[in-house]
Amino acid sequence: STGSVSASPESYDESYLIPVSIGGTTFHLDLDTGSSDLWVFSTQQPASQRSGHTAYKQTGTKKSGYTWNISYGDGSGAKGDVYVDKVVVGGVTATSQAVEAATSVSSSFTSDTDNDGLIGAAFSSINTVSPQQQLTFFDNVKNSLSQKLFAARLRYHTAGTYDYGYIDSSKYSGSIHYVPVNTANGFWEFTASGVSGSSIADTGTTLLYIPDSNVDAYYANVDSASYDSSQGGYTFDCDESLPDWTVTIGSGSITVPGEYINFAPVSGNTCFGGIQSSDGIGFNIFGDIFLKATYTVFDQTQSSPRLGFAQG
Ligand SMILES: O[C@H]1CN[C@@H](c2nc(-c3ccc(C(F)(F)F)cc3)no2)C1
Repeated sequence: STGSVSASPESYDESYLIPVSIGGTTFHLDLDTGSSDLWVFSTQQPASQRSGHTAYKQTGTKKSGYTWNISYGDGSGAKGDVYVDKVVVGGVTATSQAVEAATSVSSSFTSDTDNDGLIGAAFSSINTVSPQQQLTFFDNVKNSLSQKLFAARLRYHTAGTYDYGYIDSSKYSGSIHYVPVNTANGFWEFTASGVSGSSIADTGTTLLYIPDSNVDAYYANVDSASYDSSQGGYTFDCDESLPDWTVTIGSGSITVPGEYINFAPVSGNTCFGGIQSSDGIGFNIFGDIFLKATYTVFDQTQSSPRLGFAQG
């Protein structure tokens, strides 16, 4: 089988949401290649905590005694219990998917009323369900796909797609360049040339986080840029045109247009940069600012997983 689903950006491309059918109800979920839980708002939460969200009203079978509890890089989090239900994404069906229903979520999830939860697409080794870890949607369907892969084509300020089971050559230029993936930490982890340390491909992270030295070198070419500790990153005049940023990954290179690196206004005519420091995180994060310049293939067709990057 194959399938494709739209990925619609929230404002400023903060995150990209996909429609997912769970037990016949459609939820708008953040597909996150940096985590491995599929969780949704549910009627088990206080009404005030789920106002404005689509909430799961148990349609599947409860997995008695199973719980989950997840925290994200920004300090947000959620927890709850577990059901098994039918999940459909872009026409691809998992008949018995672990659906993690929230009993509580942090305030930033409550206030993001476009977002009804997450669908994780990292490796199942970091799924948080206890006492028995559960499989991601991709792990549940990959054997039914024409090819064991999915591909992300996120776009700047407009809807993109996630393709399942096939590569759409109309969505990129040039060729796809593949690099090996280290799965030891459960992420789509790879090495990029000229960027020290390990990097992860993370559709659930908004910005591009690279080492200080690379960040300082980039903004040295932006006259109005400075590090603003009150904003927690580099900011600049919203009217200043920004240089492109190019990186070599394996035998290919990807260029992020300067326009994409103006993330959003933070106050008046001051804008926050899409490239920020990864120092203190533990690895570099190639998030949406980078991914929206690419067609990225999350590939398990070979004996060991690999990532493919092409210019979008
Ligand atoms: O943990 C890493 C795994 N991938 C990154 C990720 N972060 C979120 C997230 C989504 C929505 C929210 C909220 F709505 F604002 F609460 C918060 C965090 N989703 O993936 C970071």
